Amino acid sequence: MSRPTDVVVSRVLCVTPNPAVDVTYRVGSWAPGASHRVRDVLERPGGKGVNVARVLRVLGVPAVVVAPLGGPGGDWLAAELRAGGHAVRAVPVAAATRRTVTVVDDTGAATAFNEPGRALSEDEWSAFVAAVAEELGDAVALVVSGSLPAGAPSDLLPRLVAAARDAGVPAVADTSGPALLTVAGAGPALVKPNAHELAEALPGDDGVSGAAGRLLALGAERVVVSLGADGLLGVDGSGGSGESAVWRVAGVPGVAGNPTGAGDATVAALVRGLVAGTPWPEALTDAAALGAAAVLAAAAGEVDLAAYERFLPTLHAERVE
Ligand SMILES: O=P(O)(O)OC[C@@]1(O)O[C@H](CO)[C@@H](O)[C@@H]1O
Repeated sequence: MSRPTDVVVSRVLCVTPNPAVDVTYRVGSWAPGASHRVRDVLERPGGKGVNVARVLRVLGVPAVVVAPLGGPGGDWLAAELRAGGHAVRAVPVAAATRRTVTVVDDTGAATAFNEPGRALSEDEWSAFVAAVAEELGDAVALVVSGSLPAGAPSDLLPRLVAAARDAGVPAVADTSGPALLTVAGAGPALVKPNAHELAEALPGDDGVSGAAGRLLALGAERVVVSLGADGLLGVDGSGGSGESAVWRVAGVPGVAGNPTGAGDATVAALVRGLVAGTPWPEALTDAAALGAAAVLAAAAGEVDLAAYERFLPTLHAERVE
């Protein structure tokens, strides 16, 4: 199988409207209502777009993180990313950057508590959109990933997708809630919800492929639904006579670890494939292999590259509808 690893690309813009200091607590076991001693604490720059940039860097694809950052956490996040060699366009804001806490126990179960993120002012959002528009001049793709903080303008993501279109740059979005529907309506090249996010945003009894088809009908050109241990589903409009085509890549059997950030690795692979013009079934397979390899890495934004190399030849995309 040909792989998109040798392709030289310019920068991918990894826009993170709601960045976070990701805190991972390792404990033996835990229970609600009890008090626990944390065995060790891991802090990483986080937020989904930040993780996408970190995975792209591991893959050798240049990326720049654009994020509103405030308070000591925001300063730390930018400094940490820069120390790791990442390009960062920080938009200074008054509100302190949020934290997320993931508790990982000895069974490997990961329980996440994501703070909502503090509100930004109207001027701060305008500065954020202007920064993205400016950085688009130098970009080959736009990725917008993660939740939006409370009070974010409802047209924020459509504005970013429209700015990307004006710059001739494909847009990929990974978000949840009502923002998933509004961003799909803006016509991005690809959206990547997970199955839970999809069911929450588009409840119904037409299954994962049916709900993904509704995101296509809203305007997304392609939809990839990550299914955790069960792999992923890719849907586009190439089925002929206006019908959608549904592809499935099964999960890698027996992969256990920390799934936080696996979806971000999947997005990183998909955007790399999009930029490189990788055929859709191969791009889906690549994304499933990298997502599974992320589960074996200690923290979100990291991947086990040796596992990725092992997994890739074992997977294939199958047309199921
Ligand atoms: O609250 P959101 O924006 O939906 O997700 C945030 C987050 O949980 O997602 C990443 C894993 O995908 C973590 O690094 C990060 O903090």
